[in-house]
Amino acid sequence: MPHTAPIPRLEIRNLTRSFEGNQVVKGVSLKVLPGQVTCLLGPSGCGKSTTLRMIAGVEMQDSGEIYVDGNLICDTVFRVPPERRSIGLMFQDFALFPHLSVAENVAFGLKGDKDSKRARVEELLNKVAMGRYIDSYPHELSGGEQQRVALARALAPKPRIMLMDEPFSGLDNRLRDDIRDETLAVLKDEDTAVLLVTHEPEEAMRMADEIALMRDGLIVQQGAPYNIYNNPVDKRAVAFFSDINVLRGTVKGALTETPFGQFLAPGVPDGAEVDIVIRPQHIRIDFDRGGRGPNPTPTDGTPARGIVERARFMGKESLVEFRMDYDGSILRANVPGVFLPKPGKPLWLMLRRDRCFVYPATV
Ligand SMILES: Nc1ncnc2c1ncn2[C@@H]1O[C@H](COP(=O)(O)OP(=O)(O)OP(=O)(O)O)[C@@H](O)[C@H]1O
Repeated sequence: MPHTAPIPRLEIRNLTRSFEGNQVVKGVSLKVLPGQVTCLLGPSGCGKSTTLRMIAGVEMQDSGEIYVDGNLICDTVFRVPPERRSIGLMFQDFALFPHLSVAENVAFGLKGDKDSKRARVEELLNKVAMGRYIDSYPHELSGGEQQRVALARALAPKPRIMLMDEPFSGLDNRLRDDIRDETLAVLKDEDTAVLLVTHEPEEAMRMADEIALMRDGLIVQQGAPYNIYNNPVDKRAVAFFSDINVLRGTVKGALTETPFGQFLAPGVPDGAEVDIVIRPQHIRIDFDRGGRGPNPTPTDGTPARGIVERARFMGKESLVEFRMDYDGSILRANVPGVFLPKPGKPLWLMLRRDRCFVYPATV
């Protein structure tokens, strides 16, 4: 039997869009599979919302195509209107109608007879744990409750796809985590494919089956959160998810020498510079033994000495800054729990070699 890939619930091919001669979406292609949550993740202004608005049909692309379940819904000559795309929308500022009750808000986009509409409204309000507010009005609800009703309203017509643009950013932290998790459960239960726009890596890691990392109008990397985090495409992709330390080295014979030992730089020509990038949580710390450090190991390489500049307790972890003996530069290490060495104390640092990334040097 030949293996056939599932038809994507949503597919966009080479979407572009310019505003006043400035191209903000530069050829974005993406697939969202049935039952999946895909996050379009990137810094402010990289073109995420514009991409979402083109899929919703409220913005027209300059070129490229959009497909739902394999059927073309929009290219530059053909265009299904937004209300017939089977796409639900949930935006941060997508307010409920203030003069309508919760039930009327959720029923707003529904077709059919009164009884079937009421049944669907009740089903959804129960799913989002808002059943007992069915006759309330939006101003009687908290922000989180309003968000739940907005989700029920967006899901009422059973959209094939849900587009969400920073839908949780108006909520405070603790509430946001709960609402995110509940929302995800309801969306999975309704079998709605989701494309969620966010600039927050934690939100994407928490919500996504698949992350599409966007930058300057292009998707630079796409994959499962684990892969994006552990095999970032470049230095900026590492830095988008966490603080980073960078060591620069020059390549000779596909190797670069650093104070922490040699690193492989396959395919990089002699004389070229590379950046060795490591996250603060992947630095190991060891004690000074009368001016000497621990022995080198294959997993952690060679130790290098640094002097504690400052140490701060951050809650789950401690952040320690070192001024390195070898060139006076600063390296930052995260240590789980409480570790607050005094400024001026010499300690030895090692880099977990399996967690170091080597990239051609960039500014
Ligand atoms: N209607 C418009 N007219 C002119 N410029 C626009 C328009 N819509 C968006 N832009 C510009 O396009 C660029 C991308 O905007 P977009 O909202 O898509 O980015 P984003 O990644 O969603 O950022 P944010 O998270 O800040 O909304 C920005 O520079 C923005 O100013």
